[in-house]
Amino acid sequence: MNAPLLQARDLVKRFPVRHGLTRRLAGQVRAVDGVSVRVDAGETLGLVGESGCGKSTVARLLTRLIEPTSGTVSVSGRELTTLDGRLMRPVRRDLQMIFQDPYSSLNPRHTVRQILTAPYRYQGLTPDEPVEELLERVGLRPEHAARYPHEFSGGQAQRIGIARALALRPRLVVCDEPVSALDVSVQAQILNLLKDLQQEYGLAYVFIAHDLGAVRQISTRVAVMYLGTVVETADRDTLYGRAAHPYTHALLSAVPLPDPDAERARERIVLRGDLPSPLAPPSGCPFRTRCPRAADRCAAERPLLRTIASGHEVACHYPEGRT
Ligand SMILES: Nc1ncnc2c1ncn2[C@@H]1O[C@H](COP(=O)(O)OP(=O)(O)OP(=O)(O)O)[C@@H](O)[C@H]1O
Repeated sequence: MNAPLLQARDLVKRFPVRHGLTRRLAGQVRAVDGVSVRVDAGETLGLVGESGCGKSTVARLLTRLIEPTSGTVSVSGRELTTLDGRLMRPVRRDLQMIFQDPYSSLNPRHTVRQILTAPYRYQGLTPDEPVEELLERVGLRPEHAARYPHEFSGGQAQRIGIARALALRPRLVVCDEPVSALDVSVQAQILNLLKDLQQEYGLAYVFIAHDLGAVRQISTRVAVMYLGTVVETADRDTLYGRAAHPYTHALLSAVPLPDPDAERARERIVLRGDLPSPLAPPSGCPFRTRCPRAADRCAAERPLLRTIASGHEVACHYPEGRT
């Protein structure tokens, strides 16, 4: 079998937390606490979880914007930590990122032309496609090349972010909540654009979102994160039809249903309490303090991700539908 396009194993990222004038080390935030994910060529892995669970940190680790505390990332079977700067360059071309806030991720003093040619300059390459063509591919007009980011709406600015990510013809684009900051009407347009570009270029995506609604339309597989760990992963239909982790059930119960009667009749699972601090996560299962099914074992023993059906993994001692 071919190596997956991207494979992350046991990624851990801790950030030191310092206090006071002396910058005394007060502890460590376990932002990512042992995440393993695989992405195959041409597919979309949805990565979902509430704010603060470590999604953006995973995105930055996968694209090597930050270094992991431990763990590995391989692209087409080549482990990135073993590559020196020269060999990293072509890998960087293959891995690009789209950010949540299109304005803050675009240099306000640069024209769109400068923004879209910057990736080539970093790589020491000359553009192989005119900026005007790249703009047309993302639904903008050639004359937009001379304008500055503030002259665009949020949706248009995100199209520029997408064009920049595509300029070097990557194989994988990590999209970190690319539609969360946009109006609902614009969100669907951007999702459709991402889907069209995926077809056209044979791209793979890691698509990050905080709810399961947006991810459903675009993902082939979904991984659900909670407090720095992946608690469930399955292909899309299995996840939406036969979720096994109580946290996934809670997230699913918050996705609005298109049928108003079904929407009124369905039961919403309201999780008690807040997300625990990643400075001091609970013992055992990280979800147990909010879990309706928690038992003594859950405080004593951390459940590891295990396969319960082909392609369906869950980290829970008492998964739904199996007790
Ligand atoms: N540079 C940093 N220094 C210290 N703590 C950090 C740093 N970056 C992230 N964290 C902490 O790590 C945890 C995970 O953050 P992260 O941004 O990855 O979560 P997220 O799921 O993407 O949240 P959001 O959806 O709000 O962006 C949070 O508790 C956050 O405060």
